Amino acid sequence: MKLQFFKYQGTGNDFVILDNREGSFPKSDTQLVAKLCDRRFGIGADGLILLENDETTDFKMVYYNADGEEGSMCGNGGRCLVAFAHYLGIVDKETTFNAVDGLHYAEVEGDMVNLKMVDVDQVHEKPAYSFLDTGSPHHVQLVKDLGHFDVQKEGKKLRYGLYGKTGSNINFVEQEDEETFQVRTYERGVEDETFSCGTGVTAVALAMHTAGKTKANQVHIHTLGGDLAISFEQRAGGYTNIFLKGPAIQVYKGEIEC
Ligand SMILES: N[C@H](CCC[C@H](N)C(=O)O)C(=O)O
Repeated sequence: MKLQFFKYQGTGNDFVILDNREGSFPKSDTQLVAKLCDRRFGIGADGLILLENDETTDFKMVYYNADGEEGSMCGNGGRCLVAFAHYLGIVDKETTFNAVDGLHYAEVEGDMVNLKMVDVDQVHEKPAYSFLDTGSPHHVQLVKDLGHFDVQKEGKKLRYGLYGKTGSNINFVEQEDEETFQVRTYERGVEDETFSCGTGVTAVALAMHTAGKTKANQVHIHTLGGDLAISFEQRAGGYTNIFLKGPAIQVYKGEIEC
């Protein structure tokens, strides 16, 4: 079988994207997805995304982690898929699409995609960390000297130790100023540090706001792969109108025999 694929990246979080509007991709072939995402034996990516037809919106997003299992929401992947839909001519400057966590609205402006995330109803605050769901589960923890922090080792420990089999994505944070933070993320399903995580930095912005570390309603985040901006409104117990904005870039397209 020959597969036409596209490679995208959003602040260094990279994805194989396939146009599956005709429905020919073998969706339950976990090994195939894992192989396509493998950096030595395949194309190489943090995840794989299918663009599919949807009955009520412009398109449907189906997201798999690099391990081949279907994941929860992926913010950077969602932004890349919007850029892909724009490239295909399915959407113009604005779109609404369906993903695993529900409806998403997004705007395209050149290389930038501004993606509306699901509302967050609860931020669980513990003395040493916060936990919240921004479409995917996220642990958010402030650390010192993030540049030298062992994200892989500490992330793995928490991902399995604190959250068991289901696990969580683990974000380590250092504050730069009133509205700017640096973030490094250990991603569940990749089981490694990635260069950026969209739902992760969204979780960081909201957790830092809840903890009183920032009063800003727009927070800037530096990741290993680039900069993202998160804007939001607070409402009783949670947050609404949450937007994640940053670049979403097509890297190349190709064909693979599999
Ligand atoms: N990289 C993604 C998160 C993927 C979530 C996935 N690792 C899971 O928990 O299933 C993002 O930009 O939001």
